[in-house]
Amino acid sequence: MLPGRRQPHAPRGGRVIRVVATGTFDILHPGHLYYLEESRRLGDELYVIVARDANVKHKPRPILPEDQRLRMVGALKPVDHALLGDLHDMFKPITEIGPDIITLGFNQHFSEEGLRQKLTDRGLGADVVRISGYPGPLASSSKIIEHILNTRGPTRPAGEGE
Ligand SMILES: Cc1cc2nc3c(=O)[nH]c(=O)nc-3n(C[C@H](O)[C@H](O)[C@H](O)COP(=O)(O)O)c2cc1C
Ligand SMILES: Nc1ncnc2c1ncn2[C@@H]1O[C@H](COP(=O)(O)OP(=O)(O)OP(=O)(O)O)[C@@H](O)[C@H]1O
Repeated sequence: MLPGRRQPHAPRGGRVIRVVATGTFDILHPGHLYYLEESRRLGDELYVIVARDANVKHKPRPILPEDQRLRMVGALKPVDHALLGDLHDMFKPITEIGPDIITLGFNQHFSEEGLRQKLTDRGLGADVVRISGYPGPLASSSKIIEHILNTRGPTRPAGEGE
C-alpha cells in the first residue's frame, strides 16, 4: 500500500462497520474534510450521501452542480463511496446502504433524537452521532462565497480585497 493512500477495510470481529455522512458539500473546505475524517474514524467504511440540487431548499441553491459536488467528495481520502441522494425519499439510500452509524454535522438541522426515531419507525437500527465543528473563518461554503463577493465582487470599494 502506498503511503497516504486509504487503508483497506479493517473489520472488527469480522464485521465491517458502515458509516454514512451527508451534506451539500458546495465548495469544499477543511470543515468538510474534518467532518468526513471524524465520520470515517467511527467505522471501517464511509458512505457519503450528497444532497440533490433540487433538495437544497433551506439555503440558497448550491453554486456547483450535484455531479461536480459528487465527484469532488468521492475523491477525498476518508471517503470510500460517494453517491447522490434520492430525489424524494431520504431513507431510500439509507435502506440500501444499511449503515451502523449515521453522522450529523455540527450545523445540520436534524435532531439526533428525531432522526433516531424516524429510523426506528422504518425498522432501521442505525445509531446517530453528532460530529463537532472545525474552527476557522473560512470553514463554511457560505462564508467563502461571501468573502469572494466582498473581495472580488463588482461593488467592492477601489483598492480593497487585493
Ligand atoms: C440521514 C440523511 C439522509 C439524507 N438523504 C438524502 C437524500 O437521499 N437526498 C438528498 O437530496 N438529501 C439527503 N439528505 C440531506 C442532505 O444530504 C443534507 O444533509 C441536507 O440537505 C442538509 O444540508 P447541509 O449540507 O446544508 O447541512 C439526507 C440527510 C440525512 C441526515
Ligand atoms: N466547519 C465545519 N466543521 C465541521 N463540520 C462541518 C463544517 N462545515 C460543514 N460541516 C459539515 O459538512 C457537511 C456538509 O456541510 P455543508 O455542505 O452544509 O457546508 P457548509 O459549509 O456548512 O455550508 P453553508 O455554509 O452553506 O451552511 C455537514 O454535515 C456540515 O455540518
